[in-house]
Amino acid sequence: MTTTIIKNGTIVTADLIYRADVKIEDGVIAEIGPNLSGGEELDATGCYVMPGGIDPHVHLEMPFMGTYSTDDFESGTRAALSGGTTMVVDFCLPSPDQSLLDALKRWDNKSTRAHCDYSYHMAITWWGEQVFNEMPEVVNRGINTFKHFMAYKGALMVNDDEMFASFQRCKEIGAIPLVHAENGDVVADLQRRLMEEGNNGPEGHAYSRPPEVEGEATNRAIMIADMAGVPLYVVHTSCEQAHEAIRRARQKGMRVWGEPLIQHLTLDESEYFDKDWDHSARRVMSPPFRNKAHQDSLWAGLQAGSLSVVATDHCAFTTDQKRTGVGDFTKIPNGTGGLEDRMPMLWTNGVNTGRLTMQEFVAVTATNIAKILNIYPRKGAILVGSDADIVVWDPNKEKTITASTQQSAIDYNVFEGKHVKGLPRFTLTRGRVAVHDGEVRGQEGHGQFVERPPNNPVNRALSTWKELTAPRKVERTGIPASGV
Ligand SMILES: NC(=O)NCCC(=O)O
Ligand SMILES: [Zn+2]
Ligand SMILES: [Zn+2]
Repeated sequence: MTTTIIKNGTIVTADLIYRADVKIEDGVIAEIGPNLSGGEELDATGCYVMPGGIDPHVHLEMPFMGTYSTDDFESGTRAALSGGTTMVVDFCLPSPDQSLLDALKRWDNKSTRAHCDYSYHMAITWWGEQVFNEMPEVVNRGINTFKHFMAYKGALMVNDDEMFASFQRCKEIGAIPLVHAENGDVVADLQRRLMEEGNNGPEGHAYSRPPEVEGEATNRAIMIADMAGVPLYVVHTSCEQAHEAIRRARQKGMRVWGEPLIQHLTLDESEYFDKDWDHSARRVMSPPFRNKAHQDSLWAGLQAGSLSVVATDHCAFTTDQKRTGVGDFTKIPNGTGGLEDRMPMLWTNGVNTGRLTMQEFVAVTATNIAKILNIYPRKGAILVGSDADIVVWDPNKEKTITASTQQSAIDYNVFEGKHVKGLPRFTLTRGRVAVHDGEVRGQEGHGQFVERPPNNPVNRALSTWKELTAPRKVERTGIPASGV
């Protein structure tokens, strides 16, 4: 049995801050208390001992726009650990007409190299009887979330009737639908017009995806989910219009969660007006970066609780891959990196500025998503019996982010030159020390698939309420004769 003790630290969870040591036995937290001893010691003096981050939105080796995203499960999860993230959730993407279970086999082959634990969301990229029939088996295999792209017309996009059918199926099997909320028809038309006008640079990408495109789709998805009687998770909420739709719905008692990305919180649309084509193209992602007013809205949402989770949508393409879109912005592979930088950037721009408390930081980087994914308190907690996915966070450790020292396999970093204060001293993945005093000591294949059971408490509560308030036939006596 391997025993590790994290000594002299201050534990920070989503609801408590207190001083205690943490004893880990065989990858699980075995004891929490003062003056623990009897194992390899990690000195956490001056540090915060927090649940390792969970990034619920990554695309590792994603087949997309004629290429594959460059960070795979090896480099991607190594980057995650380096930045204090101990679990990632990727998206399994069936090709058109492909069986969901066949697609799952492909993803299982790719993920064998992971350094940290992982799971998948299943994407609904087409609709038919086979998909309908296979969805319960996907849930049996430990996947309780299904992703729907309302954008990428002609590729991943699904229409409203397909989405409504899939959402109803999710309700039946206790799963949660996710949406990429942008109006794909409007985007496609705006893209065509911009290209016709000769507006073919990376800034055209931002012009073709205004906030209204996202706000409309977010509201539509929320209403469709509510009519299907199922909770909804909206990925990469980037603007006030989408946030407003989520906020309004939550105030009305609808069950919806919003997920801003660290990129949208800290980088803005001026990146697309840089004179250097490469600089702008490297930052092309959907939805695009927005202006400061939208950023303020996202930060306020995290504070108010109307937005729940900070993710990255890590989908890293090299400069060469981005250059496929020279002369036609619609061909620039959409996606940016961020896995290694999410936690330090959020701490620096959130906790160090007073926009977030430390407990809120833990909530939005780990605990809230663990609850949504129905894996709490195995993940996202510092409790006896939880997996020892832990980050020992040194609030005084500083660095300037640069591609030259990053774990990611691409040749640039969208946060290049940003100074961060607050970094991992140690990162533990199920008890294994993967970052030691800042040095990354990965172990390929250590990561395991995390099964996520269906019917989380919110699904169950919503189903009860919908059943209680369902339309009911009025039983009448004395029905008058038909007038016909
Ligand atoms: N976000 C992005 O631009 N690329 C990854 C795929 C997606 O999440 O839409
Ligand atoms: Zn997306
Ligand atoms: Zn994504």
